Amino acid sequence: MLEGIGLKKYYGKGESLVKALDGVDIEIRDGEFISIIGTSGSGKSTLLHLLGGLDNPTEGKIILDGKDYSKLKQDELTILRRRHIGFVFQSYNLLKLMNVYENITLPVGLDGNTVKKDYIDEILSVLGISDKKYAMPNELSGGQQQRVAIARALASNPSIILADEPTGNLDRKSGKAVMDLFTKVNETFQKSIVVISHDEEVAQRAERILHIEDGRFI
Ligand SMILES: Nc1ncnc2c1ncn2[C@@H]1O[C@H](COP(=O)(O)OP(=O)(O)OP(=O)(O)O)[C@@H](O)[C@H]1O
Repeated sequence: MLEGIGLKKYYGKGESLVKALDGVDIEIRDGEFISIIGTSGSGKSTLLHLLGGLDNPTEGKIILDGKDYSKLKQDELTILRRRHIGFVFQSYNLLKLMNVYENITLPVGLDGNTVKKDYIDEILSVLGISDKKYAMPNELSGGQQQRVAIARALASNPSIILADEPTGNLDRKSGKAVMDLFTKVNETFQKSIVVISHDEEVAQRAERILHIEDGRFI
């Protein structure tokens, strides 16, 4: 469903040239749960940003459900991204002045779609935060805020979730709980999931583990 072919991403020139990605091929199948593991600076975030259409490759192409990103206009890519990809980042990026329900449903509303209340309630229940529906972000623990961020990523019913170090700011127990939820989301909603991590224990939770080093899979 999501494919990256011959991906390269170079920054700078001459002496300061950085080959953040240097020829990566990746194929993510429908409903697959993948982790990408590598040390700091190995190119993990760069790869995730390219796959999510947040940045352009220097070379290579990315195809989501048959659509080649490089053939799309900027607004078409924005719409594709909003409807088909859910992002989860290390920092939860919740809006402080909105409650949990508003945070989760805001992107759906921005896209001009009506919120499917039953689906949102199901997500909240699967993620174990039904009782926090009207809480404000500052009333939640880090782990709970990350669950809200996962719920928000699921709200538009995307086909794939891309998560960049989603457990990076959490203690071990909350990190494990968040990974349990990704497993549950993968099984319950049949979403493809890509989780980036530098932590072997986190990465082990996926069905398939890809190791990246110096911008290449090893
Ligand atoms: N905008 C940029 N300009 C120049 N170099 C960059 C830029 N973004 C990333 N890089 C470089 O590209 C390489 C890969 O960075 P990337 O952020 O993808 O690594 P990472 O594996 O996600 O690291 P971390 O685990 O520390 O987040 C690094 O050497 C980084 O310094």
